[in-house]
Amino acid sequence: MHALQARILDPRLGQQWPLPHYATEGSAGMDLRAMLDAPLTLEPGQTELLPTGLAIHIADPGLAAMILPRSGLGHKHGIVLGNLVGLIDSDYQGQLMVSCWNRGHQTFSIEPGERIAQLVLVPVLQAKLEIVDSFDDSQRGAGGFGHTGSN
Ligand SMILES: O=c1ccn([C@H]2C[C@H](O)[C@@H](COP(=O)(O)OP(=O)(O)OP(=O)(O)O)O2)c(=O)[nH]1
Ligand SMILES: [Mg+2]
Repeated sequence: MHALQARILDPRLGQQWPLPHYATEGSAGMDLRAMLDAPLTLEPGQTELLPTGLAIHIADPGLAAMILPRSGLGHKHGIVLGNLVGLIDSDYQGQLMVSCWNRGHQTFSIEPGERIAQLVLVPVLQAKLEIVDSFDDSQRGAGGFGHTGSN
């Protein structure tokens, strides 16, 4: 298991609520919690940036973290991310923030400590652009956006 430096910025995390962790041996993500003082009502269409009480320093430019929606919240209640996906740079040391968007049609209340999103550590390959005049031929060429047909 990879070691990831983390700082607890809200003392309730790890005391009142468990630290982010993998729920099962095979889990890809660890859930992030909303460090709220009171329930937060999200009206349909409303977006709020919520603190997680946690900072991480990935340090290795060959890694990044992604914040992704939880499927249950997204599918059943329309609670997804205002930025669709959060990308955490390896040199970011600030608090992990979750942009919560109620894309549904019902008001939704987020409770203090509720698991609102998940954090996934992923490999990254940084590339240096090598500018060329033309590319070697490929089977697809510049075709895209449905170029291969619909079935
Ligand atoms: O859901 C998110 C997305 C980003 N971040 C933090 C970590 C990330 O490293 C930093 C910058 O994110 P990004 O590069 O996506 O945002 P930007 O709008 O390009 O800001 P910047 O100019 O600071 O790079 O913000 C979060 O805490 N949560
Ligand atoms: Mg950026």
